[in-house]
Amino acid sequence: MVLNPVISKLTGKLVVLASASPRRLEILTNVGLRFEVVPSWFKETLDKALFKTPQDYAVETARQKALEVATRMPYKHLKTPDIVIGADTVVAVDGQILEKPSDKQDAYRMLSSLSGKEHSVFTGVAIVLCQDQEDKEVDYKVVDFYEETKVKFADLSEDMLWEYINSGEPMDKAGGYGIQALGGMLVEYVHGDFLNVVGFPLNHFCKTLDTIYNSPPASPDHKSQWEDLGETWPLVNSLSKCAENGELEPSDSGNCGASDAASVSGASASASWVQEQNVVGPESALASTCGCNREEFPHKIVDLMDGFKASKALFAACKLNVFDVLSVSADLSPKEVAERVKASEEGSARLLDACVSLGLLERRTRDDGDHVYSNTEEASRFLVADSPLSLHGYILHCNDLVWPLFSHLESAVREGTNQYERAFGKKSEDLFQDAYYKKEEVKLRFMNAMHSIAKVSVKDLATAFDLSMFKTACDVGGCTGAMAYEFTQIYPEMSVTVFDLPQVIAMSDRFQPKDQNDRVTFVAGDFFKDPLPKAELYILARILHDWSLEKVHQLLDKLSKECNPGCHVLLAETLLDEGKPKVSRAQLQCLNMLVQTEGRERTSDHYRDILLSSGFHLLRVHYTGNLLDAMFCIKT
Ligand SMILES: C[S@@+](CC[C@H](N)C(=O)[O-])C[C@H]1O[C@@H](n2cnc3c(N)ncnc32)[C@H](O)[C@@H]1O
Repeated sequence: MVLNPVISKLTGKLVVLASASPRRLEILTNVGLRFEVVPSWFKETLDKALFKTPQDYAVETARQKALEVATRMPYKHLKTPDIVIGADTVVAVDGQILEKPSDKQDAYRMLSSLSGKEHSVFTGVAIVLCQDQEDKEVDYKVVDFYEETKVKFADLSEDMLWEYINSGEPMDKAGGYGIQALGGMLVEYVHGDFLNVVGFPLNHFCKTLDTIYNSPPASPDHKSQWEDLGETWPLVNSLSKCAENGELEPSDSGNCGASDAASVSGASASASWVQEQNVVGPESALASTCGCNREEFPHKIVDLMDGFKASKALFAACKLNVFDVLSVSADLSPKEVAERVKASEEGSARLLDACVSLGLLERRTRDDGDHVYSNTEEASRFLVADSPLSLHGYILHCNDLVWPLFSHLESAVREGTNQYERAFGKKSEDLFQDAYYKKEEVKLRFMNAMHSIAKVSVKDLATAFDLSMFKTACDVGGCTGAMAYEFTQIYPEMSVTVFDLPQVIAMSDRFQPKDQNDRVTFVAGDFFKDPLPKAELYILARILHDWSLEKVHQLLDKLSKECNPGCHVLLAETLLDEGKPKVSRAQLQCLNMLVQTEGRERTSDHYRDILLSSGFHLLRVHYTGNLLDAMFCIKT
């Protein structure tokens, strides 16, 4: 097995780790694997008594975790992963399976049962291989295995046990210890793979990948529509034969002969798919000449083609207050929803079902056979208009302003300018005065949008760096004060002045939180013309991206003149840096700035240069993973 080529086989594939364990994440990141983390919702509640061995239990739990994520992603995340990796680690001693302790007493019970004895650590791993099918159903194959490592603990005194328990380390770890940290001091010896005890048997995992991707095709003259998959699926082919011969049980963690080979089993009627791979039929012969075969079907492109329909379904449901109606009474039929939102029953029924398919609503069948609909947890939190973290305001802004502008994207690309004139019949010389603030209702909608998006993104921004040394801050272009309030909540010593245009400050009253404090104050002015309030820290969130380079320099030069050396600036923008998480979101946001503004999103390197020329030094960059990245700067 050559390590790097094994990992590099996964390049370009959507690999998902169905585990939130930071230890597994670190082990896989360290070998250069690029993957997304989608923690499994599968509860570790399988009845242990039903399993012959602890390893069977660990493997089945790993399978269920991985399958839960693999089956959730296509409809919740609207994308099908190529591979989902699930893992479950258990400790076994005296025929007992030990998982994570529920409290300190449980940790004590576990650790004292390990004292002075050898025990086994089993990690079950499941690799789910996902395959989009022609009929839009996804097929799943599971390759699973386990690894056992023997560990011996020293005799542990009561003092030692309690000191370790009180360190807090045992609580989220199988068997109540972490070998890679303080728990390592309890261990006399380890026989086997150390990383398996940490939580992930890397070596066995790589060998299994190697077997999946690098073993020679099962039959050299196997030529069919599956030819392209010959390299990818040989293990599936050969092991499916084992299954056909009755040598493998589903979820059997043993194997077909060799002692450390992985087992494979299909989920959701996948056996037929496994068998189909060996069929050479007229249909497959035709596939290469007429149209594309099922493997070539461009799912990603078709999903993108449908993307606007999904967005518009969300926008329409928000605009019609579907989520608000369902937050007042759950379990409503299409007729009941239609009456409440004043829409047709037929149209409402279709919209409700579309929202179910997008993971925004839940549907169940009543005793009388009718379908009824309720909000998902996520919809209750983020789509109901008066929920504290509602995105309703931003979604209406997207529907009423961004959507019409985006429909002229090709003109924006040709001309390199915003599309107000085409979309709304008016040219916008000054974005705020001519577009956002021309009419009261549009201004309110814009402020609502800024308010809602600020609330979901500000916490990560405010905690990106330790800002506790600042007693005074000025949120330049701080709009409704949503960010300012959050900063004062997180930093109880900090006072924040919100500086914004007079027509915005005049309406800021409407957005004040119930628990408002007197450390947030509002000052009206124009940041290009008027002096800024004095502060130790200036916050500029989503300000620079609105403006041309010339205006950005103008604003930063002015700020630089008004503040003293040592003064800090916190910039929040959506950075275009390659390699950061969700860079496509930033790229799309940059198109958004093209159709809407005279500005653009930029890279942190670009900001570094811009800042330098105005006398600021970019100290640190933090990718929050949400909408706004953070840059911490100082006036030199
Ligand atoms: C994109 S919004 C960002 C709001 C807020 N910082 C946030 O991130 O949620 C830009 C803000 O800059 C304000 N703004 C625009 N031009 C301004 C000017 N010349 N002087 C003061 N504020 C201005 C707008 O009113 C608006 O509140």
